[in-house]
Amino acid sequence: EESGLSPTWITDILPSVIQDLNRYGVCVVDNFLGSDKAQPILQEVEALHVRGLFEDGQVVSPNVQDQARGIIRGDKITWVTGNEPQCANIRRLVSAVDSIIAKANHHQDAGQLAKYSITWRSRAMVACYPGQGARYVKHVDNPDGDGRCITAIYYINKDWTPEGGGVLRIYPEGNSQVAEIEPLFDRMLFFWSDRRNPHEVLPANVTSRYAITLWYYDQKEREEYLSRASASTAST
Ligand SMILES: Cc1cc(NC(=O)CCC(=O)O)nc(C)c1Br
Ligand SMILES: [Fe+3]
Repeated sequence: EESGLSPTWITDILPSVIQDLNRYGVCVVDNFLGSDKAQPILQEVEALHVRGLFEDGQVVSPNVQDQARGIIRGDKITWVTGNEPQCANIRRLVSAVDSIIAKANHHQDAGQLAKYSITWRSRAMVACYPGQGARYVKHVDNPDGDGRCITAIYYINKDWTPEGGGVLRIYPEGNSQVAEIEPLFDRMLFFWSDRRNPHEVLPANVTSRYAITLWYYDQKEREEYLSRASASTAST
C-alpha cells in the first residue's frame, strides 16, 4: 500500500465506514493513522502555514451564494495534490483515504454506496481556522448535484479542548439529532456531501484549527453536471 499502512488496517475499519455511512450518513474514525503517522502530517501542514501558503478562504465553487458566503468564512486554505515535495505524508493520507473509498464503493455490502461509481476526487484542501472566533456558516457542500458524493475530512489538532471551539456541527436531514464533531488529532470523518448533511464550523478560539478535506465524485452525476455547465456556457 502506498499509504504505508497494512492492508488489514483497511479491512478492519471498512465495515464501520460502510455501516455508519449507510445508517447515519456520517462516520467518524478515531486514531485513523496512528500518532506516529499523524504527527508528520501535522508538521507538513504547519510548514505550509509558516511558509505563508494559506490564502483567505477564497470561494472554491463558482456559484453565487458561495461568493456571498465569502464574508462569513473564516478559514484560510491551500490546495495540495500530495505530490509536492514537502507533502509526502499528506500524500500517504490521501492514498489511504482513496483506498478506503474505493474498497467501500466496490464492497459487496456497500448499500447506498453501491449506487455511486466513485472515479474521481478533488485535490486535498488544507484549511486553517486562525482562531479569534473564525467560523464557517451553515451550508451544504453539494446542494445542486455538482457530482460530489462523499466529503472526507481529516483533523490534526493536538490536545484539543472544548475551549478551543471549532466543533463541526452536522444537522443530518430528517434527524432531530445534531452531530457535534470535535476536530481531534488523527480523527477521520466521512459524510454524504449533499443536502443530507448541512453543517457548520462553530467559532474556533484555538490559534490554528487544521483540517484536510477531500471530496469524492460520482462519475455519472459529475458528467451530467459538466454537460449542463458546458451547455449553459455554450448558450450564453
Ligand atoms: C471551502 C469549503 C470548506 C468547507 N468546509 C467545511 O464545511 C468545514 C469542515 C471542517 O473543517 O470541519 N465546506 C465547503 C462547502 C467549502 Br466550498
Ligand atoms: Fe462544508
